[in-house]
Amino acid sequence: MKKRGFGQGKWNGFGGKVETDETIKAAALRELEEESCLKASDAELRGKITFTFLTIPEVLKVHVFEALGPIKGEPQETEEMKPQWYAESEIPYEKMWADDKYWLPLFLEGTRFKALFEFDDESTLLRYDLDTVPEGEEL
Ligand SMILES: CNc1ncnc2c1ncn2[C@@H]1O[C@H](COP(=O)(O)OP(=O)(O)OP(=O)(O)O)[C@@H](O)[C@H]1O
Repeated sequence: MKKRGFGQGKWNGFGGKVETDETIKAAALRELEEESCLKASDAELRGKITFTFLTIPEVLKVHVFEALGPIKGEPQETEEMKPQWYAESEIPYEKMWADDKYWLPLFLEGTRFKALFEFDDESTLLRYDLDTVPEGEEL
């Protein structure tokens, strides 16, 4: 549960912005640790998503990674996030970003994907494009 800022109140993945002189993967591992206190050994890129909003001039480019083990630590609540486990059959899509129900099931079944989601404001999804990407093909 994101406690502050963009997407506040929604159940969300751990993540955030890449810093100068940092790879995207290093940023994902750093944000995971900062927001959950979990330290993953590595991470594998599984999807790329572009988000646009009519109300925001910037385009958001999001890389979705799977955390690889061994994973050290226990999930802890932090200033930014309140972690919570859900059974796959009980994921609360209605309390998440409107795009998540389209791509998270693919992620969970191990399918790689590329997507574009166009939002009006933060609550209205206008249209989307979603393609699966075969193993071995560049994302
Ligand atoms: C629009 N539809 C969306 N659907 C699903 N997930 C979305 C999302 N939009 C943003 N996200 C995710 O939300 C996290 C915080 O993103 P974002 O606001 O950039 O970062 P955050 O405020 O934490 O940044 P810093 O920690 O300050 O770097 C990050 O995991 C990002 O993947």
